[in-house]
Amino acid sequence: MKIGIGSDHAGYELKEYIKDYLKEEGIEYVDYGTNTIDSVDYPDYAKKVAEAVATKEIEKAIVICGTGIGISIACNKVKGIRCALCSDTYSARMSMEHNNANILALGGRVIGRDLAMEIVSVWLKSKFQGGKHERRINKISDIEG
Ligand SMILES: O=C(CO)[C@H](O)[C@H](O)[C@H](O)COP(=O)(O)O
Repeated sequence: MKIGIGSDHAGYELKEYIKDYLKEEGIEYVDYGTNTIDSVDYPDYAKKVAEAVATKEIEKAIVICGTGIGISIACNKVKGIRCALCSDTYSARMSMEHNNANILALGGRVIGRDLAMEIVSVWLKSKFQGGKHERRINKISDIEG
């Protein structure tokens, strides 16, 4: 599994922390930036990461901004992307089991490191259940046109 990771300045520190976890777990990742705490615009990083998922350069991704809201809204503008902003482990599991979310968004200024790591771990381990959920996500695709 190869995953992508990206953030703005407000998510940079959590991004680096999550990278350490991915390394420990032996999960291959591609870092789409940003690479400092200098102020940047989250849509630029959302676009890079979401397009990499949409074109299958990577299988899934994690994006982080201050709240996770801006970067998730931006990711969801890219066709084929189902980006879920999660602040708890139940939502993280459901976002994969029911929604087959291909991007997880986190708020670096909202949740602490330990909770973030639990959310990432649960999300990566969860599996899409298919069945009626497949029908529903196909209807999301229909809305995209
Ligand atoms: O888009 C956001 C709000 O939904 C993100 O939290 C951004 O990281 C935030 O707006 C950045 O704010 P800053 O004042 O430029 O640090």
